[in-house]
Amino acid sequence: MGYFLILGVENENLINYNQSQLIYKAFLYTDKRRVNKFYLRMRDKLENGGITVENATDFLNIKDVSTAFKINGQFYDAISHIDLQVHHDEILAIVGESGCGKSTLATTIMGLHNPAETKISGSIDFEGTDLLQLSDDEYNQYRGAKIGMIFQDPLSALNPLKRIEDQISEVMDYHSTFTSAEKHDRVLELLDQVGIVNPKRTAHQFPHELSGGMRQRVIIAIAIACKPDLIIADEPTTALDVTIQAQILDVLREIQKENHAGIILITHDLGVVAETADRVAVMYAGQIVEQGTAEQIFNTPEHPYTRSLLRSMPQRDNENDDLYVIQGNVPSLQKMPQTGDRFAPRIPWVPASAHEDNPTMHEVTPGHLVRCTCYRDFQFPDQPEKGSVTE
Ligand SMILES: Nc1ncnc2c1ncn2[C@@H]1O[C@H](COP(=O)(O)OP(=O)(O)OP(=O)(O)O)[C@@H](O)[C@H]1O
Repeated sequence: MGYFLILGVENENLINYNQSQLIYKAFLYTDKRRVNKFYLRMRDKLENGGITVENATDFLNIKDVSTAFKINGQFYDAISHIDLQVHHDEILAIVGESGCGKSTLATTIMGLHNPAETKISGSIDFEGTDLLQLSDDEYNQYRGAKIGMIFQDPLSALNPLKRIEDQISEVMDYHSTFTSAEKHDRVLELLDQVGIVNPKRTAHQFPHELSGGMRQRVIIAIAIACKPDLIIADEPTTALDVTIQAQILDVLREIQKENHAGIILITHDLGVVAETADRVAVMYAGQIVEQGTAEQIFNTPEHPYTRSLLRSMPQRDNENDDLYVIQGNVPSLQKMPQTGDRFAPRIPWVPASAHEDNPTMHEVTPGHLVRCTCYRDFQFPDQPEKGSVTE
């Protein structure tokens, strides 16, 4: 039995057809990866012919995932009941303050937790395979090959004693059967793709001889060496200055287009999100509290947490104003409320009756989901009208 039934197009030479002439045929594939590749081929052809189509498949489907860490002999949830989909060809940003669970979600997808110290439940369907059911050896076939990861600190992610070429080749040694000459060519091609000006010279250098921006480009080259379908970038620009940040974000966008990859971009920086993301999931205290397209999140934010984050962002046109400060802190795992709205203590002026006892997600417009009913009449005490100036 196949996983998926999608509408495909019988004749791939679509340029000669208009939408109404297309002959649709149901394709049943047993392999989700083939379905996705097929879909992308079709979509390119359709769009070249001026036709827009909806994305037919999610290739990463995170369902009801919770991850708990053992602290003093007891398990406490760092992320709770996460539901999230990632599509090919998109950058999904995950935002939230420090301690909200963004990295835990990333490392859960990557299978980087010690089972003795961590309890994970739910499912993470990646191209038809539940990652959470894989053994360590099976996971190793995915990491680096189908799933690439870009970490925050490029210096600690690189081996100081190895030349750049060897570090990029290493991942290919593990996942491919390239000859030495093929590997060398591919290293130069990758360094060029991530915007290194002199790939030959850089390939021969050691990490300490490169600038921070160049090192991060090398990390990206390693992450994409095997053309992964999914790239997880955890705070990839935090350690870099603003100009270099912009260049690295450009590289990520290029790669997403060229490789048809799906990228999960983890950041606490809403500026980075605004510049880069197609969709955004906002996390607070281990839960997703709002998700939608970047336009929905920036133009019509709904959850009080999202609105507070946006209000605390420096605005170019009112740089002299004091920034909004969100009261209180993200609760620690041991102090995480088990019922009620986890953000409620940080908006104490909102009456308890505005919150749900067990907040659920509400779809406010198609694809735009908000947790808890408290968003409906939410106002800042000093800004009685929702949607006013600084938001
Ligand atoms: N291995 C661990 N053992 C115990 N608690 C942990 C562990 N890893 C993370 N935590 C806790 O889980 C919560 C979520 O942490 P996480 O690092 O996922 O948040 P984050 O949003 O990525 O924050 P940051 O932006 O600072 O990295 C925090 O309270 C953190 O202290």
